[in-house]
Amino acid sequence: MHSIDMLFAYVIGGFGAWAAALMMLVAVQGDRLHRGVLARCALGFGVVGAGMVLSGVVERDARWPILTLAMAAVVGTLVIYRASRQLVGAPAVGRPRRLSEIAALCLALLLAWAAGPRSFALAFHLLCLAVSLGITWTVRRALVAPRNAAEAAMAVTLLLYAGSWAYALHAAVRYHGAEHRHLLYVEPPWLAAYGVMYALLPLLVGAHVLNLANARLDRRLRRQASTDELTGLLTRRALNERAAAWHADVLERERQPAVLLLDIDHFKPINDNHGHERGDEVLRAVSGRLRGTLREGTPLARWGGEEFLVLLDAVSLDEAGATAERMRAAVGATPFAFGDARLPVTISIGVAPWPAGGVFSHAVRESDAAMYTAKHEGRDRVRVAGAE
Ligand SMILES: Nc1nc2c(ncn2[C@@H]2O[C@H](COP(=O)(O)OP(=O)(O)OP(=O)(O)O)[C@@H](O)[C@H]2O)c(=O)[nH]1
Repeated sequence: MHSIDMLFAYVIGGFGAWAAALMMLVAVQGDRLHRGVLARCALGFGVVGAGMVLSGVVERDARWPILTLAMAAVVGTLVIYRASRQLVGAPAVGRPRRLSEIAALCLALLLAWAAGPRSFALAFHLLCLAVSLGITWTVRRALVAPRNAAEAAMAVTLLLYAGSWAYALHAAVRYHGAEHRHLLYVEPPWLAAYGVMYALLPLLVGAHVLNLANARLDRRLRRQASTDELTGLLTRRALNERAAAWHADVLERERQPAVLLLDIDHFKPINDNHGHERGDEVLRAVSGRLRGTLREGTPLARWGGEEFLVLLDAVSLDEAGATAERMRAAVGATPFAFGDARLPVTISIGVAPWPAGGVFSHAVRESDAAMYTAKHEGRDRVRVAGAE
């Protein structure tokens, strides 16, 4: 959930639900409540809720989710505030003033955004703190004796945020006087229904928002666990997990499952002479060439530092050997170009069958032994286990 913690998500997840509960009241209260005004309030809450959901779904870097939420909070709150002003009969805020307020807020957020994710999160949280203090002060004052329509409208907005429509109306009525007191009356069954929705919907929506966030986190963790960060190939763990199902499928299609273990020759000198970063580039480039020789979907993993493992589905062990030969040639035939430098790289490959009833780790050990034979025989070659 990035810098937005779970509890925050949970509480904000309730806003949309509170708006829904409020709309239900509007629907049954008819023109006793100002439909247009409350519809606008619901729209404002909808914007804030959508921002919240989006901030949970969008994932690009740490600043996007919080910016989405901040913008939605600003726009949504402005919509609600305007509606609240209408509710208490205050004249609409002039466009230039409103625009300059929005611009100042956006500018502050953009400056914090430009300074980096941490300062942005800090700025946003400070903003939230300031708003909380403002809420406490304005509501206290407006409930006791609002000085003007704007203050009453602010109290209504803030109380709506707290989900308490009755108190919001109370604040409105205090400003308007006794002739609006009937607004506070709601038929008891609807009040009970409102209470139930008020209590349950935030739970449901909040749980949904949390589920969305958790599902995304789960997907990201799975992706990270199964993809090697440097090369984009499968990780050893991911290949181990897939091996048994792959084996059963290949045998069912009456093909020969084979295991290929590939190791880059003299990789240490590449690191030592050209630096670790160049070594990483070589690993990526070799991975790309290996991938290019294989059919889409053939499991290819980074098995260790400069070792790769392929699960090959072939007609025979000879054909698996021929594929290994193509992979060796694909890597060794042309030197890798890095700027002006040309770096020849070769690989040694061991091939072993993985027969029906055989154990994966045994096939891997056999291909490993065959690969070491290839190394001892001078490298840049393919050796098939059991072949002379
Ligand atoms: N750049 C880079 N180097 C790595 C990485 N993982 C392992 N290595 C290096 O790979 C080298 C492997 O060296 P050795 O196992 O001695 O083998 P070699 O030099 O390739 O020699 P042979 O395998 O015998 O041909 C070590 O120097 C490791 O530090 C990596 O992710 N990036």
